[in-house]
Amino acid sequence: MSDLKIKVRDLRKSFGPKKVLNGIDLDVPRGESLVVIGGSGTGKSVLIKCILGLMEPDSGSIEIDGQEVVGMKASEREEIMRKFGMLFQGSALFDSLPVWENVAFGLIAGRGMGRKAAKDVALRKLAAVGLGPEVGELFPAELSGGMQKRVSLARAIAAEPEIIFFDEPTTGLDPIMAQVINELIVKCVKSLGATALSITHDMHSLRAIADKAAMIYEGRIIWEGDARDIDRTGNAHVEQFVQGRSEGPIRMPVRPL
Ligand SMILES: Nc1ncnc2c1ncn2[C@@H]1O[C@H](COP(=O)(O)OP(=O)(O)OP(=O)(O)O)[C@@H](O)[C@H]1O
Repeated sequence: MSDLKIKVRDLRKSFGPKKVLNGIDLDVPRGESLVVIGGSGTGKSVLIKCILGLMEPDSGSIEIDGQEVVGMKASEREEIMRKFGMLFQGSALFDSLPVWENVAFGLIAGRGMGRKAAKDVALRKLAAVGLGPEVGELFPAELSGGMQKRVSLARAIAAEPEIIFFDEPTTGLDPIMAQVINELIVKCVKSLGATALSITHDMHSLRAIADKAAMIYEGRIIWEGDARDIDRTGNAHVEQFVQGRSEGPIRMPVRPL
């Protein structure tokens, strides 16, 4: 079997005249954690949506475990989707369901697991992210942002997925809670032996969770390599982004004051 869990080649997606993905090539090695960085509106979410099958690319190839998924029938796609867990930006919990049922939702609705068995799994996963069983009975509105992220992480790992997507996992958290979440992500991903693909603007998060990193700019991957080399890429675009400088080759599409 190939050592690539996800292999993307020449992926293209436009909206009208706007070319958002303009020939993306990306390799996510099995069991590793790849973090994609890039400015706002550079197509990170579109890339993830294409891999998840939530959006159809115009052309190009996406292989999961060596299987081409672009153009795949919905029924086959469903099988592939079972390999995925996802932590959404903003947690995306159902307000009307108690925490345990949020965590168990995919097990009950997606896999037909009985409620009691699913609740047992949910409580175990909540414990794995440091939340006691009493939290399982609360509703999302009763939780702080950091606790909501933990619940969201517990939900992402509930079905023990082979691949986990993290969309801006630390957005909106204070730096200490962000680091707690980063450490939990590493722990959960490693204990599952999962492959992880994340998108973030948060360089602390990248340093904490990434084995590999890639930067997307103008619809292409302009640099990829080991995350520990992120400060010495020799690429002016990456350097500007990593250091958060307003001056450099990356120009923000804003009108001058
Ligand atoms: N369904 C859509 N219809 C039209 N344009 C879209 C659609 N989805 C995304 N876009 C456009 O594609 C571009 C990339 O969007 P995307 O959400 O992938 O950016 P991003 O890199 O994830 O940004 P951010 O970091 O701000 O979340 C944006 O210009 C956006 O307006």
